[in-house]
Amino acid sequence: MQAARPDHSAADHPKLPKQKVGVLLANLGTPDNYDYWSMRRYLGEFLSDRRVIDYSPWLWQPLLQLVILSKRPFTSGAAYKSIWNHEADESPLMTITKAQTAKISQAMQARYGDDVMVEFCMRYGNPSTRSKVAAMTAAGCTKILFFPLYPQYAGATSATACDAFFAALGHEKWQPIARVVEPYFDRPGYIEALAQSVEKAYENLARKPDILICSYHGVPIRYLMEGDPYHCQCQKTTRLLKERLGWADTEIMTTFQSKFGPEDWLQPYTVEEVAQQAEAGKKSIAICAPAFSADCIETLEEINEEIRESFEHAGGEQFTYIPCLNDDDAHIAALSDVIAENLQGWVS
Ligand SMILES: C=CC1=C(C)c2cc3[nH]c(cc4nc(cc5[nH]c(cc1n2)c(C)c5CCC(=O)O)C(CCC(=O)O)=C4C)c(C)c3C=C
Ligand SMILES: [Fe+2]
Ligand SMILES: [Fe+2]
Repeated sequence: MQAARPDHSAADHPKLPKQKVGVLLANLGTPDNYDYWSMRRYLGEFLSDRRVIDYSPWLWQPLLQLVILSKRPFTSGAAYKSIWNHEADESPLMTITKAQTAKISQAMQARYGDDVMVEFCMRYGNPSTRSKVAAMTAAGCTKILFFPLYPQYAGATSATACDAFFAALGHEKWQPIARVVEPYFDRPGYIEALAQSVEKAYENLARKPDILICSYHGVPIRYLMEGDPYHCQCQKTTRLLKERLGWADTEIMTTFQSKFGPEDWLQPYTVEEVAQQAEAGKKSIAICAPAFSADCIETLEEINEEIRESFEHAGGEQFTYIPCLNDDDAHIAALSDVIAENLQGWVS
């Protein structure tokens, strides 16, 4: 007698969810907590990324594991503690990224109904890029639009986020078709949102600042010399903002912050420049941080505490920190437009 042939088209066929398009927002990552081990895990993963620190691992890893990770988790942990969202028990970057995701998800629901799902992932820490790609694939996403939430491209941010995304795709049996959103620093909607945030902050000030400092996260100068376009995209962001505001060259400038390690980084350094401005008589300044799509340790602690202190110590009188675009409506609208443009041909 012949054995019954398995019929894969019927009862024993795996159940497949309805096919969808996924939008995966990606940010840098943040520690789960500010205690020593949480900080060490996060910084260890971050600073072992060769897109971030490109020294030979033979030299770098002993220095990182034995020296840097024995001290920095304490100092960084204290800085995170000072800005922590105790109510939600998470860092501000996490809270804001969740709020952005919820609002973008609503905007996509309004445009496309249930055909599009929106999630976020982090390059370091949780939720990992791999876990989110796996979850979206399991939920039926056969196409994924990956969106690194950095207006300007840098190898140390956008590229490493994409590396993690492509590696995650490599684990999927039914690999989703992928698209990646390009840097959006020159998009009119982003520049408009930035300009509106400056105008709104200025409206509330009794005294107009003498200068607006656009402070970008730095990278080593060597990375620029080796071909990373980040510096040029930062300079162009400031120029486009200046043109939109209709300001003179003397009313706005570009600086770089967050220097790490012994090499020279992009200059001028924000922390030094604000002191020089105060000494030169510019006693009222405003600072915005156009490289960050969400407020984080680098803006809330470094700019609004350390850099403010440098300015005031040098005789500065009025220091105005203009928050990142976060989940502002104009920002969400700009990001949603970029997403919609990149979804063309996938959904309608
Ligand atoms: C906005 C773009 C960013 C670039 C470019 C970037 C390059 C870069 N960063 C480091 C080292 C550190 N960065 C740290 C924090 C941090 N960096 C960014 C963004 C960029 N980094 C963000 C959004 C954050 C904040 C994350 C948060 O949880 O709030 C830190 C950790 C902070 C600390 O412990 O002091 C380090 C270290 C390098 C070396 C680099 C380029 C080579
Ligand atoms: Fe950084
Ligand atoms: Fe440049």
